Amino acid sequence: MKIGLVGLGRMGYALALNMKDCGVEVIATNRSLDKVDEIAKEGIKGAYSLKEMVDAFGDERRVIWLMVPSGEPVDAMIEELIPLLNFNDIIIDGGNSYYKDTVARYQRLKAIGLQFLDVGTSGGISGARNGACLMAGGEEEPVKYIEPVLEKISIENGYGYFGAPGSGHYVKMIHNGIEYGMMQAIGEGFDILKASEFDIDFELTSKVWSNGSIIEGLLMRLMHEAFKQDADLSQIVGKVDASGEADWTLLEAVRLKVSAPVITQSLFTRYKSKDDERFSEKAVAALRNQFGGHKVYKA
Ligand SMILES: O=C(CO)[C@H](O)[C@H](O)COP(=O)(O)O
Repeated sequence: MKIGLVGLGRMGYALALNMKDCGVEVIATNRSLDKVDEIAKEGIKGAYSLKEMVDAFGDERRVIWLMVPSGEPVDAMIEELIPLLNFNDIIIDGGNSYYKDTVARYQRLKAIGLQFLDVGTSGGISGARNGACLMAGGEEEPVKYIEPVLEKISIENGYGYFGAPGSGHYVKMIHNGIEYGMMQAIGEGFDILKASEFDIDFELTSKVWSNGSIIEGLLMRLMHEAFKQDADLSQIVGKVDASGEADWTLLEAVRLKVSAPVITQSLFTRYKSKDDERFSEKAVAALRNQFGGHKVYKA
């Protein structure tokens, strides 16, 4: 099967190489064409425009896999693709799109005779390259059509079809919410170790915890890699971005009236990490000083 892959960022590039290794015929394109040159050197067919990519399918049903940032770039790409595609061709959104946007895109494309699938992709760059974790949603017929590719490029037991359009991105969104909470718990554990009277070696700790403990896993192994590179993370500033998935998870928790304190707190902790002024703490310190004369640290 041929796949037209649009978007050669870190994840898209790795996924293209994975597909090629799995015997999938990939035609790859990217907005900035130097990436197309680069991937062509890896033995993947590069296309210098969407039209060139689509034309490379000949009479075959087109399967176009988008690996572009969520939001406006997905819509822009879809609009450019629509005039180039034939009835029943398939567009896959492999990014972290909001599931409600996915459902709306599915409905719009269905109305004009195109298929739209959502395939949430996890496992980071290494997973995309060597065996991804894939969460698919969409109509059954097009999912079954592309399933041989999904099965090949995913790690063993790391692919699932979850049903209606949007469900793949929904499952990925909740996955990312969980990811926030798990990372926050790991961070807090090391924070307490750091504050303790013991002179704990974090690299050793994360190595030991990565081998046979209840909390072993990919995140702990990555934590170990980070401590190997920088024993006390002195090169890293403690500000953490949040690109949207946990915000949407919280919107769902509120909509469904489900209590999700860990994910909520981990998202707000990230927001707070960006706030140099820590104005709320200033306010709390000022209040304590006002009512109790408690000490205020002066800048
Ligand atoms: O999808 C992912 C992993 O599964 C990405 O790592 C995730 O998008 C990063 O999100 P954020 O910037 O919000 O931490």
